[in-house]
Amino acid sequence: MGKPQVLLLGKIDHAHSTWNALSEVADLIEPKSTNRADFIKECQSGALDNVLVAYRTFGSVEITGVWDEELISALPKSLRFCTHNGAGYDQVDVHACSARKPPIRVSNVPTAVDDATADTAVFLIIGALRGFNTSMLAAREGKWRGAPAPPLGHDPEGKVLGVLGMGGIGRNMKKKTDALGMKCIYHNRRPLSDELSGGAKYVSFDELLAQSDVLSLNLPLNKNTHHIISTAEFAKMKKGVVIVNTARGAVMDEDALVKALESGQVFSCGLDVYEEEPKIHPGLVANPHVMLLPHMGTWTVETQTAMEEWCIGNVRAAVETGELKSPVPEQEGLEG
Ligand SMILES: NC(=O)c1ccc[n+]([C@@H]2O[C@H](COP(=O)([O-])OP(=O)(O)OC[C@H]3O[C@@H](n4cnc5c(N)ncnc54)[C@H](O)[C@@H]3O)[C@@H](O)[C@H]2O)c1
Repeated sequence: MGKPQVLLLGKIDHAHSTWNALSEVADLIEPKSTNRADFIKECQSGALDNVLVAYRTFGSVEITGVWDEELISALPKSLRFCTHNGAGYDQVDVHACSARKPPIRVSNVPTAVDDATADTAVFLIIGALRGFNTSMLAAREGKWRGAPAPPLGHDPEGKVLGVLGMGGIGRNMKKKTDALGMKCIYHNRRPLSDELSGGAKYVSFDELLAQSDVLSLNLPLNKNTHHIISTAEFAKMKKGVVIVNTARGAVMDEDALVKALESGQVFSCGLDVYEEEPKIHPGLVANPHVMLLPHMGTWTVETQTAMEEWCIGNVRAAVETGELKSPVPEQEGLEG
């Protein structure tokens, strides 16, 4: 029997030698298609019938579209593993991957993303609290701080940071904001051990909304978390709260956020992610006080390299052992 095939969906930008070394154990191939309709036809033609593992990037959605039921049912039966190069895997319908016969096992890249994404969140927390965006814009226009000067901002010291989703990134951010003198509380589906929580206090969802001076969203996007923050939740928050989102745009209702900013219920926000990327809600773009980054969370040489290395590690483990190194939690105990 020949070597199994590994299909590259997207690009390797950094870890070239680790990727090339996979050719010892697998044939590395790429699709001919450049759009979803052609990719589905390519799958149906039998051209990819020996593929065991697909390595996919966030950007490969341009080639295949999202991994929904339609795509998953068109994929070759030989395909048993999807190694996703990212922490968030909302582009992949894991339920449909599990339900397919035989199932497709999915892995993501946790941990390697933590520092860079938490750094981004800390930047957004400080920028939104201090209102730095207005004066940064004015300085570039030759208007110094602007006229009138922007309102005074707020110090992070002593403020309550509420983390919704205390996973790898949330916990990393907690450590970093300790140094700023913030007090961390969090809500998760379950409380963490004392060691993992690092002294952050577990509170209910409603307590988190009511007590946070800065609310940071750090939970995955899925059908349970879509618009978990919307009009009713903003109404339960302290007046003048700051919202930071480095998770996924659609965990928050952007229309409701814009209204809460306009009413002053929300003082400011710092966002890295949006509901309809690359589109940004016009109500946010028009607001000079808010901090907006175009999904830059892991945009560093070190982190992008580490993510590729990790994801390739999943490919190698799948080929050599039939197991993934970091399977997604939804597939724990999956048979078949
Ligand atoms: N901006 C970026 O570039 C960037 C980079 C990396 C990750 N992300 C996003 O950040 C998210 C978090 O990443 P992570 O590595 O910390 O993930 P993680 O899996 O380590 O942590 C997520 C946490 O959210 C909790 N959670 C899940 N559903 C919840 C719910 N309904 N209520 C409360 N808590 C819930 C989980 O229990 C877990 O503790 C990812 O899913 C991804 O979408 C964005």
